[in-house]
Amino acid sequence: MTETAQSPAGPDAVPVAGPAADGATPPTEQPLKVALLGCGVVGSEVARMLVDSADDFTARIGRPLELVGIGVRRAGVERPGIDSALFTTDTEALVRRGDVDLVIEVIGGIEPAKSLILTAMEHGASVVTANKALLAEAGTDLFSAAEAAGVDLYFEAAVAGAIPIIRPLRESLVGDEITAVMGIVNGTTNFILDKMHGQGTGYADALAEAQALGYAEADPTADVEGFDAAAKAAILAGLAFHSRVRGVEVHREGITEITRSDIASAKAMGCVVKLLAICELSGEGAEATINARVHPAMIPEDHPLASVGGAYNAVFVESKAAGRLMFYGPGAGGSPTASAVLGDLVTVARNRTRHTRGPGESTYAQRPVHSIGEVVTRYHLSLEVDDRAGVLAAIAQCFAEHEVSVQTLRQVASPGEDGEARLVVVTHPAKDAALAACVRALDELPAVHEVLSVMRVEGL
Ligand SMILES: NC(=O)c1ccc[n+]([C@@H]2O[C@H](COP(=O)([O-])OP(=O)(O)OC[C@H]3O[C@@H](n4cnc5c(N)ncnc54)[C@H](O)[C@@H]3O)[C@@H](O)[C@H]2O)c1
Ligand SMILES: N[C@@H](CCO)C(=O)O
Ligand code: NA
Repeated sequence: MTETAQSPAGPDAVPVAGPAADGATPPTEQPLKVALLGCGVVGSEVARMLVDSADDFTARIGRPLELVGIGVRRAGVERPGIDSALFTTDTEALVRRGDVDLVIEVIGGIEPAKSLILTAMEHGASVVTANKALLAEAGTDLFSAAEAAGVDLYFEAAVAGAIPIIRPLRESLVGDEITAVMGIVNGTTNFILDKMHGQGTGYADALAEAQALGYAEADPTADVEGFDAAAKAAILAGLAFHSRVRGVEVHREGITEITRSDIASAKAMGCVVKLLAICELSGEGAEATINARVHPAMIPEDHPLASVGGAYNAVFVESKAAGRLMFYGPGAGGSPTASAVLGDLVTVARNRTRHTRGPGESTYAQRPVHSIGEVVTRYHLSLEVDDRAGVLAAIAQCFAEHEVSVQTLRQVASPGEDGEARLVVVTHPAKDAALAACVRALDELPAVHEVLSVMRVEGL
């Protein structure tokens, strides 16, 4: 931690920069003015780190940063370690000042975040945001506004928190051809599934523990129903395949229906259940289309993503020249997310100091996103059926009629009534549409009491 110098910029500015660190060139230019929008979990950590590491930022950028205001919803609330003189509820005025160089948006949600970012850009500020929901819904509007205003838009924190994944896709791997991105990009759901697998906890108890530890929000819908992961998948697919992909185009299934029995079935197959975000190219060359989906899946215990425990995230990237790469680390939390935000802030500050800009949106390939019905995966099904002669044949016939090839079929002890049996079926790769039609037909067979679960199997 370093001491900060007095502000040269008047009462509404806090100096976040002091003299350059020993051995570094002292700054010769005026400070870059920074406005922070939002002072919650991420914003408060960003504000503290801006002050604590001010001298290092000055040395790394070659100019001091000066925090000139923090937009908040309620100004009267004390935030430890943050100068309350900076708080303003007039966020609109903050982004309209005209002298702000860099705006950090960590309010979240669509509005007012979107309008504030657009106004900030119109007034000449480069923007750093952690807002995956906004990028997945209106990324193109933001990129167009950044282009028109000649400013930067950076968003490393929007996907997988502290893990560098946006910059690798946008810059480091831009000379290669990415064919697939598969990841665990939601820490809350990974924590819940890990608890269910490791300690046999039921879904409701695991969720309550995630909430008690502060991973899951009071309203956990965005996490457990897969909306958060789908927004991240849209961002990853767009970057990987140089196309526009919106959150609503990503097929989404959450984890609320996962039962102890699903976890036990996965274990019996040597698998674990993970909520995966999968972005793949199907087909070759100009004809290739994008498949982007978020759903729970069984993956083998020796798959690199299987060992990602607790609230950690990991993203697996496959590209033609580099092969397979894996990025792993903390995907959430105030200080890890602030690390990504501040990495972006230093980068856009350097760009501004050198009168240059980082990359804009790359959507030249314009690949369409195809429907989930076309996606080919293996499936694990579990069925409660009559335990009598001829039932297996009827079920096998149903799979055959729908062109779904069965890899294994097991009968396991049924916890139900006498005369009932539980069947566990694993298929060869099949189209989602074919499998869905097969499941509907199975449901109508008199011998099938219930289709208990249907889950995709990946990475076999
Ligand atoms: N928390 C994480 O682990 C994490 C990780 C990666 C990305 N993100 C993203 O970072 C952003 C912020 O997340 P967070 O966890 O800090 O949320 P948060 O709810 O803790 O903080 C948001 C803050 O914005 C304030 N706010 C709301 N409306 C406002 C307005 N109109 N003007 C000014 N302030 C307003 C809220 O009062 C709150 O203090 C979101 O986009 C989120 O998706 C969060
Ligand atoms: N709620 C998210 C963190 C923000 O991206 C998670 O649980 O991973
Ligand atoms: Na990241």
